[in-house]
Amino acid sequence: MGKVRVYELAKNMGLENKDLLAKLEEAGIDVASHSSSLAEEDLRKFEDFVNPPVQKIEEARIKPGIIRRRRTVVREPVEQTPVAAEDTVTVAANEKAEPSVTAEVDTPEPEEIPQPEEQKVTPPAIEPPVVESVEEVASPVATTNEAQAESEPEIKAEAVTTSKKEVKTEVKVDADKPKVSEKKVAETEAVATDKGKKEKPPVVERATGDRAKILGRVELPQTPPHGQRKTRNSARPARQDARPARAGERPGGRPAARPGTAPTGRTPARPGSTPSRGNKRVDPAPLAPLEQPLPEKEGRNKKRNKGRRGDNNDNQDGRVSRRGRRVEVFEPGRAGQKKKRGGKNSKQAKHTEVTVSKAIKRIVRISDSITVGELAKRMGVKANELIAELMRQGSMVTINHPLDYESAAILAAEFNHEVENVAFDEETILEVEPSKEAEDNVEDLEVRPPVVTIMGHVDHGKTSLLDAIREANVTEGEAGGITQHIGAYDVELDGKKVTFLDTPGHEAFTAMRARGAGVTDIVILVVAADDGVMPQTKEAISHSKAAGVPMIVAVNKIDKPDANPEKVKQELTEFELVPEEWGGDTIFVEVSAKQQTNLDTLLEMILLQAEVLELKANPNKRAKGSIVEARLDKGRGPIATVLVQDGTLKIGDAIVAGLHYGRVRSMTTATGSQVKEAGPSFPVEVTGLGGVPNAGDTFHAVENEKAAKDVSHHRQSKQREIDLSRNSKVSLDQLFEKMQQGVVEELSVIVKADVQGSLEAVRDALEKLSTDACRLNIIHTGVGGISESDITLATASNAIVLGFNVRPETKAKVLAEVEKVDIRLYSVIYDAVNDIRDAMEGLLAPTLKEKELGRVEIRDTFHVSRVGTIAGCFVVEGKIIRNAQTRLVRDNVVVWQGKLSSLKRFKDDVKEVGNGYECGIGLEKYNDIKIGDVLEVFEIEEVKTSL
Ligand SMILES: Nc1nc2c(ncn2[C@@H]2O[C@H](COP(=O)(O)OP(=O)(O)OP(=O)(O)O)[C@@H](O)[C@H]2O)c(=O)[nH]1
Repeated sequence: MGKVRVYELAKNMGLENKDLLAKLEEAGIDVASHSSSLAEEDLRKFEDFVNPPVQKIEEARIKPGIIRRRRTVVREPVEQTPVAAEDTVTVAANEKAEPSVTAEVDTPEPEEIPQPEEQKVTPPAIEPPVVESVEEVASPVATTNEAQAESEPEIKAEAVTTSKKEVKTEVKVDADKPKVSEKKVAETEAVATDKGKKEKPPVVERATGDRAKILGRVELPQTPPHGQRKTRNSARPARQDARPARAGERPGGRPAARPGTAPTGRTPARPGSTPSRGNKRVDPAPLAPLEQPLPEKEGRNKKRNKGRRGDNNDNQDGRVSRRGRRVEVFEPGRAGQKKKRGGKNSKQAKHTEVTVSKAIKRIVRISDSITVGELAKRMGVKANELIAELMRQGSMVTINHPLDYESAAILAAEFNHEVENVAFDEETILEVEPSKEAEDNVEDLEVRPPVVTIMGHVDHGKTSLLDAIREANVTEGEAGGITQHIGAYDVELDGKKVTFLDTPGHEAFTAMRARGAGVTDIVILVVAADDGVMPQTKEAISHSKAAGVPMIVAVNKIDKPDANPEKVKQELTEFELVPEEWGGDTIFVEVSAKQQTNLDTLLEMILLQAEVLELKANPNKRAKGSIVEARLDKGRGPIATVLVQDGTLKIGDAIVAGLHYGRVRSMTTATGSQVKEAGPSFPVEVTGLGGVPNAGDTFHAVENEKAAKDVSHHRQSKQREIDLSRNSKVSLDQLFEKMQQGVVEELSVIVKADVQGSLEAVRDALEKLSTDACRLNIIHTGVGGISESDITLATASNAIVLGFNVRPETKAKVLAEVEKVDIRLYSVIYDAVNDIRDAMEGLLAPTLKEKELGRVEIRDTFHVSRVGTIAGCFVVEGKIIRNAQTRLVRDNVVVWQGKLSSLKRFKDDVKEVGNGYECGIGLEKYNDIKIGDVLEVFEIEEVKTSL
């Protein structure tokens, strides 16, 4: 509030300046002249001096251009009788009221000019008398203010509706009525004075200096009663009464004093006004009971008041709200809780409307899985309830925890809901579900040609044998005489067909198997009679066994003078491949690819084996099969060699192959001829796919292109998920955890060692570890470094690879990282056995992980007397560090491990040498260094095992 000058006050009071100066002097207020300012204190003092209530009313003033709130200046509470709640219009103080309510009138309205006037209202300690009617009272409260005031629940007493410039309201005070706010009393007094009626409320205590603030005297405009208004007011109760009073506001729109509180002299925000300049908004309080109609104007603050009205309407007393023109009875004890309770109850009211949704609405459709939060939302229950239920069932989950279909169904059932899985049903579209498979009648099935894969060691004659069988010389056309890609060919013998897959080795076979394509029916194991069983022969055996495919052994090159088929047979018995003539069940055929000896016998044996296998398929349905190989042709687009395994593929068929789909545009056989159909076990080259699938992917002909597209898109999205969480391979770290989950019941192991003796020892030790909980299955052992083929086998068989004094080839290492194959390298068998035992018991110790620092190739060696052998080296990867651990590897086998004795660049000793530089290296106490050896530089890190 600003200061008021004497002349302003005099003007407002209708006094001459000199008269006012005299009065001021009389009141003990020292002022120099009429232009002197009166401080708040002075005004208050002067007010006390002047005092009459009527004068107080007049003290409210209106400045031109400024809209002021009308506030009662009554400062003393009137002695009142307690509230009679029923049938009276009661104005009560806010229970939460502060000790002293001082309303500041100068709170600016958003749209209006700020009002500097400030009035102080002393709270009544007791209830004011009832205001029954209102006489004309000039009120500074503008309509807008009233509307605003209405919005404030703190206000209990009625404010007066006025125009911006002048306000007239009739107030009648009925002394018989026990209650009325002191404001109203003050108003009444004022009105009485103005109108000369001198009708006073029963008791009105004067405001005191410390309980009310007089901001200045206002000469109330002596506007004659407005006819209309008067008429209206006389016709019905005054608006002051009509509107529920707000807490902290007295009748006439002034803030009500708060009960039981002492004045503080502080000037809090005026209830009903926007807080400004640090004024605090008074807490909402219940509405005072009124039996009056609502004020007609709700004006400009409508928007802002919206929410609060809502609160008021939630009146829990069952009394009529302002809006509803219902009586509200203030109950002090409930004042502070009213709003809150109203809100709560309103919620409760919603809850009580228990409606049982239709059965159709109680079905939650999910796609394979759903999060707890989403399920709760769809069922219309709180997520907490679901979480609580899950906890009760023993699962500690969060709101984002995904639930699979079964879990969601069980949970939903608890809440009287059903869950329907509407996941994309690929199997239905592809018609591959077992029930449909079973639909094939026996009479529909026809014998199909066997699909044969030839495997064996390098140069043992695989391609030559196939060529000889096909009577075509593919070998000559191949670069360097080595098979470059997988091809599929079919040959005929006595009207019976055999389909051959020409693979460059078992890697492709296993790679296809790893993708789920169990294409091969029979494996021809080619072993050169002059060479015997070689490492890749063993690998081929392991791969075939892992796939469960029967083998026919073709002992090749028997035309060679040093051929020794018996030796081959003997060697193969070690791998449980025992010839029939020796009491076994393996078919052995001695052949010569070069001289085409015994090829028919081999084919006969293949057909015989096929008969035993009873290979049949139904050609009269949509085709499905596998991709043997695929490539992108610049002119023809993606080309895939497909092997039909069931049904018949036709030109124009919509197909989905792996992640891609398309329509069959053309089909070409191995001999280059175009065909319109391809039946079971028939390999053809297909064009028309939208992308290049992977070898080993399955393909399906579907009803139409849209279905193919849907499946393709679905697979692509799934593939993305898989790529994101590619961690499904078993590892020793997770073994125990997976055993606990029942995911792993068998640990497949591939063992590679530097010498045969180690392999035997490892095999024996590991077999002893086999338990009921986890069976150890050694699927392959071999001497030498860990090859790519070992990794593909591990991938297909979900195995781990153990290496003893051997290293993985670079390609194998990369592949293992991609395929997440766990490779464990040891130099002591005991350590490996311990690790596996600990892993099975869930006690795996921290893993000592090797961090590779660099690789160095040894390109020359020098002998230096009294020093030993010095290696002339080239750093091909990373760097070599003088003090790092070093391993000397020869043909992927570790031959030495230790530290460097010297590291030099030219003649200088250096600490490290980086990639692409030459250096001289001496190994500590080791001289057997050879050109072509590799030095691996590494350090050991301890990685905590996570179970
Ligand atoms: N004497 C003799 N030589 C053969 C016979 N079969 C193959 N060879 C020769 O052995 C060499 C290797 O034959 P391939 O058919 O290329 O052997 P592969 O196993 O297919 O070799 P990769 O494609 O490198 O895996 C060739 O020089 C053939 O001529 C045979 O029955 N007798």
